[in-house]
Amino acid sequence: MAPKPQASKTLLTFADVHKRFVQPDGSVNTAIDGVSLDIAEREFVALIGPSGCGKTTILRLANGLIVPDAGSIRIDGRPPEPGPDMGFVFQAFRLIPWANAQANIEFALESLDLSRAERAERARHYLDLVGLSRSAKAYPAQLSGGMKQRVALARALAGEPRVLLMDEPFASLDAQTRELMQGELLSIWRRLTPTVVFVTHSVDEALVLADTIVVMGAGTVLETIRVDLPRPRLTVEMRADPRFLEQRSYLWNRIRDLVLTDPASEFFGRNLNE
Ligand SMILES: Nc1ncnc2c1ncn2[C@@H]1O[C@H](COP(=O)(O)OP(=O)(O)OP(=O)(O)O)[C@@H](O)[C@H]1O
Repeated sequence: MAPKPQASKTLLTFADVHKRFVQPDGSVNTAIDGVSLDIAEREFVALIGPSGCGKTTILRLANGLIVPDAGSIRIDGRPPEPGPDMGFVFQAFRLIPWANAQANIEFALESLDLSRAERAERARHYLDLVGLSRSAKAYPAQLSGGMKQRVALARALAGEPRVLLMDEPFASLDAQTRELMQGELLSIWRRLTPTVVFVTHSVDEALVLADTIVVMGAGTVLETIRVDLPRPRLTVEMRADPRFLEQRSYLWNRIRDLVLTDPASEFFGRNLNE
């Protein structure tokens, strides 16, 4: 695999970060065990790895929801704090059920120094950006899964964050909607240029979206892979491109081996070729 080239200015840094959790039975679980990462401004990074390897914990550390036990995390040289500079998009949409799409976004902007009219205008703008201006008055229960996820994306973007943290945001969507959302996200990323850290279990998703794929295992970074495939990548031709197929098969095998050799995995020790 090609080494990661010198990127532009580093925005988000993890330096030898450790994070442990005490479980209800008193045992200690090391979720993050010495992670160092440098993420450049405007870079699109995908985190991939077996279940429980620490991907979500990395996102929660990155936006300051939790703090490391050791090591340091810096965004532009300062410790992270939850706030509008950080957009967070979850797999579960987490919309307020009794508020319509417009109001869901406006609520998220309340901590900003904006007038009511400016909040409303901003919410309209971002709903429009994700193609939902006609659904501004719809309540979450009246929206499809893809539409709800777009409201959640608009809500995260409306704070105009420098860093967009996304935790398997498209995992619950059907294949077509997922691909449309991937295209939507890439076009927004090109226009607004946030730094994106995107957790996924899908090798294909990581390859079509990311500049860099970070492979994690058991709370550590195992490998950082530069994706040098040309963009746009959401094309039929790309899926047949030998370079795409080579990286796909490399990553697929890497992650399958991690799952089969992880004693904590349900699939530990299985021979999938039988
Ligand atoms: N609040 C918590 N309390 C106790 N243990 C936790 C907590 N949060 C995470 N963990 C543990 O830390 C480890 C890493 O969890 P994390 O959610 O970061 O993994 P993940 O790679 O995102 O998993 P998945 O792919 O299944 O979402 C797991 O063993 C998990 O049980």
